Amino acid sequence: MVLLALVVAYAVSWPLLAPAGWAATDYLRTGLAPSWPHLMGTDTLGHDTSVRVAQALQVSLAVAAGSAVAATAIGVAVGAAASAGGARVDALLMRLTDAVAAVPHLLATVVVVALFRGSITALVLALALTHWPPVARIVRAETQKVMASGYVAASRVAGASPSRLVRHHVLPAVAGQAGLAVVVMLPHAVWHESTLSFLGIGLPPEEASLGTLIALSRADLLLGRWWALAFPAAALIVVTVAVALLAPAGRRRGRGGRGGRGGSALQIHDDGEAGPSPEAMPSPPLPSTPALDIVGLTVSLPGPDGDPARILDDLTLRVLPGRVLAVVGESGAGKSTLADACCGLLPPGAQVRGRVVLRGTVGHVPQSAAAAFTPTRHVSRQLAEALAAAGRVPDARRSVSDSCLEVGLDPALADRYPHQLSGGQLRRAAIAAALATGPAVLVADEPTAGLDAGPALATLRLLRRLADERGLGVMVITHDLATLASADTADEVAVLRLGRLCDLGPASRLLGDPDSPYTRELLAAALHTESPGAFGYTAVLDTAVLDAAVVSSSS
Ligand SMILES: Nc1ncnc2c1ncn2[C@@H]1O[C@H](COP(=O)(O)OP(=O)(O)OP(=O)(O)O)[C@@H](O)[C@H]1O
Repeated sequence: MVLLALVVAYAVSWPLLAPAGWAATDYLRTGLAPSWPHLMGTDTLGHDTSVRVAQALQVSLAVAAGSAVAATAIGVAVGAAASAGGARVDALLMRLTDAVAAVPHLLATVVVVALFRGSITALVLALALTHWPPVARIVRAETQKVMASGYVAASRVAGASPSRLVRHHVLPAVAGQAGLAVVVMLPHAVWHESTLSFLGIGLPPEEASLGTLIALSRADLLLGRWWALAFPAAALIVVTVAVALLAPAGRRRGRGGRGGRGGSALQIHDDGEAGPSPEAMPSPPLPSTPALDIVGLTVSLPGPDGDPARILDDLTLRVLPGRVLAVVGESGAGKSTLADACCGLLPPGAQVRGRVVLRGTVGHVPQSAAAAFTPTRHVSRQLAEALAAAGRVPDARRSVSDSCLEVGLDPALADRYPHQLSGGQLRRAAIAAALATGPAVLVADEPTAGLDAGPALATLRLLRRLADERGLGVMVITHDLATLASADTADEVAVLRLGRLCDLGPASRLLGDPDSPYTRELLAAALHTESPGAFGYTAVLDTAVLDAAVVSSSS
């Protein structure tokens, strides 16, 4: 950075500070070797070389910066359009990108520049039009990665509009990459411009770019005037190194996306299919009316061979307000797919039959609580955004604090980055974010995953309390039957097997003395597991004491 600043300062100030006559033709001082006061000597027309090199640097840097920025702008536009425009637009733009990338840069630039000889604008455009494909590919990949991330999914469920997603998640992530692209392309563009000017098809000699000075030095070399080549060439190397040294800083800035996180809210659809509705706000559901009604839900996802594989098969379930439904089953049974279907988060290509009817909004606590938060911003900021998305911002600071307290998280901890919280604290923060929009239903996907017995029990009991106090309908997805049984917080349990509902009933029966042989087997396997948090251990713990311990340890 310092080196580049020195180069730019020299290029800009030296032509102004040097004696006025040094830039003019003077046949009395032609071809002077480096000496005092002409430290870089003079050229065949008597110009001082140090002034000519400074002027050349101005032109070369301007052309390089212009073409790097223009190429990056084209690349960002094409990459963003490809990832946002659907499969056809994507295919079309990516083929175009491949085609442009396949054309030899120098050849294409030579053709364009030859058509508009001596035009700086044509040179900038020629460089830009041949150098945008790598940027487009990077931006497309980055946009797709950000859009598929957990925190964008959470924001989408919270009702964030597409433009908000672009502003808060995509643009910050792409901005880093775009800045990096400009930095990486700058030295490349400097060399390209110099090459074209050296070949005599870039800038005219009077523009004094580094390329033209090097080209003009050929005649001087025959007369032994080495300085005519040495100083412009040295300037070219120094400016390349100075710009290249910027790249690591740019690369650091380009890493990782930024963005906010909404809580979770989906839609009020009294009539059928689930679909995002940002403005939807919860209306208190009638106790007898299910907050979440799943009717004949069948979901197929593309299998490894591309053919749809049935993941959920004709599932009918309901969650009443103030009730906790636990959905259990082996790994791969389809539990997370069910959670995603309820929250409108099924992946592209999913085929859905049946209905998911929400009478209110839905809050989603994802399986990985860390994935619910963008990693580069404080949790409190993201909670405030989730509250703002729901229009609950009279006093954002206090609302964030209240949200934390409601889930037993010390508000001071929210002023940390997500990675600075423990698993249990982050889970509580994720629940707070999911509650921010005032949902009628909370879908918690494996809320005890990765937690020790104490925090796991405390989390389940927190969900129970929310159901009781808020009248929330809660769907807890878990394969941790032991903790579920010992927590004694579920009203009903649904057992999934290979995407089908194989058992459903009151928790007391299903977790105590189930009729179904499969549920018995599942329960027996869970109770005899030797993993930490197994039933035999957690059953003897006093969960009220654990709750208190976890809340106080989070402070
Ligand atoms: N995006 C996807 N595309 C295709 N198949 C998928 C996709 N996500 C999950 N599946 C498949 O769907 C099935 C159910 O997966 P799901 O994650 O819903 O199970 P789960 O019961 O939640 O498992 P676990 O307890 O291990 O999280 C699995 O066979 C999985 O391979």
